[in-house]
Amino acid sequence: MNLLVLSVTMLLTFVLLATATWWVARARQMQGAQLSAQLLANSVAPMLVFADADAARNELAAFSRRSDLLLVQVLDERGGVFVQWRADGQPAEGAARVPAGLAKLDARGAASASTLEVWAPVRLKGEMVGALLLRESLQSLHRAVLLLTGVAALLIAAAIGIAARGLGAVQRRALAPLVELSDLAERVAHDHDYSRRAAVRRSDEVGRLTERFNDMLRRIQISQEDLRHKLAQEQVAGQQLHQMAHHDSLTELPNRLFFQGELQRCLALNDERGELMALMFIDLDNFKTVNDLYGHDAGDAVLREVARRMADVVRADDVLCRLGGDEFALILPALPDEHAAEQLALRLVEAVRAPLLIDGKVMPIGATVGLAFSPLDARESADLLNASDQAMYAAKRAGKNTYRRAGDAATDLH
Ligand SMILES: Nc1nc2c(ncn2[C@@H]2O[C@H](COP(=O)(O)OP(=O)(O)OP(=O)(O)O)[C@@H](O)[C@H]2O)c(=O)[nH]1
Repeated sequence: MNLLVLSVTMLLTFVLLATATWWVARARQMQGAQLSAQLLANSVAPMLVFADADAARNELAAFSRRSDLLLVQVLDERGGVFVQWRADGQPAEGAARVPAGLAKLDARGAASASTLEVWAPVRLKGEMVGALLLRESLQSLHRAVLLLTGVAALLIAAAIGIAARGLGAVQRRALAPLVELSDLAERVAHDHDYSRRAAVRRSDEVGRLTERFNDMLRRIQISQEDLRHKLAQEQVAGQQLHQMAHHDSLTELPNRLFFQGELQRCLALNDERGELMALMFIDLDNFKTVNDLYGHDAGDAVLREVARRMADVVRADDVLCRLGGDEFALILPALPDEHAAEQLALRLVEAVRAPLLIDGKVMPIGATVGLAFSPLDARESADLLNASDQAMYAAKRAGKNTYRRAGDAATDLH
């Protein structure tokens, strides 16, 4: 942009300069021609009066050494050609018309595109005795002006070229740090790596801008790391909360809250796949007696051991939970048949019934299991839980340490 303005300015200056040069040079040539014409007119005046044509011709011949001269005519009082001189190759001419009012004037001239003409009165003792016409070519002047403007044009072109190179270098130098900053901003926006920094090479405004940019990156980096750290902490806290909310710390088993969600999830999946699943409601027998006879700590130890034994018996995909107190639940997804669940119920009862010693004393503990199937007994979680709970109570009534199926006849292990 700057270069364009500079070029246009220089071009305008050049045009103005060329025009002025041409105009001044032409005016000077006109002045010279007028002066020469008047001097020549004064010289030939006596020759004209005394009709000494030879002397006048000699005077003209001497004068004709002046360059650019095309024609000199000396006219007598009546306007006829007294003598004339023409440059070689110029066509012969008759007498030119003397301009009116010449007697009262000094030499005067007019210019066309390629020639200039000057009329001078020929006077002797103040009396006009004739007129002199002088015609000069402007070709030399044109050539000189052309040469001058050509040289000027070359100089201007060279100046523009040098300015362009200089400006380019200055712009490159001025813009380099900004281009570097822009590249860095793009890279940071692309890979979100806020640890990048721009090199500060200058102490001017651009250098300060680079420092501020680096400050900004530093601050974003710090807040990003802060945010990442807080997020990680929150994630850990969230996981801990989730674990606490869904976990029974005494037995290390999932708790009632987890059980509720898991039962619904398993039921939905089972429904979708059209498979058989079962829910066991397990309630320990005589647990209150353990607490009463051997204390709460012994009761806790019993709960932990019972949980461990049951976890050993169940399949890998089964979900064993502690619902609270001495109540447990076992979700059995994707069962091959009902018999497999009944076998597992028997194994659970057996596992809990096996002698359990705390501080060398056998705990009088057992387990009663209520078994309900989905979709046979219920499809909804609440209904299935209720069915297994009812079955468990039926088993309790039947004498404990056994299991019952929802709606089935009692199956007594004893
Ligand atoms: N040690 C201990 N005891 C608990 C805990 N939670 C509940 N209990 C006690 O467990 C007992 C459960 O009582 P019940 O199930 O009614 O008694 P039970 O002797 O098992 O009765 P049956 O089921 O009919 O055999 C109560 O005494 C509760 O106080 C616990 O976390 N630790």
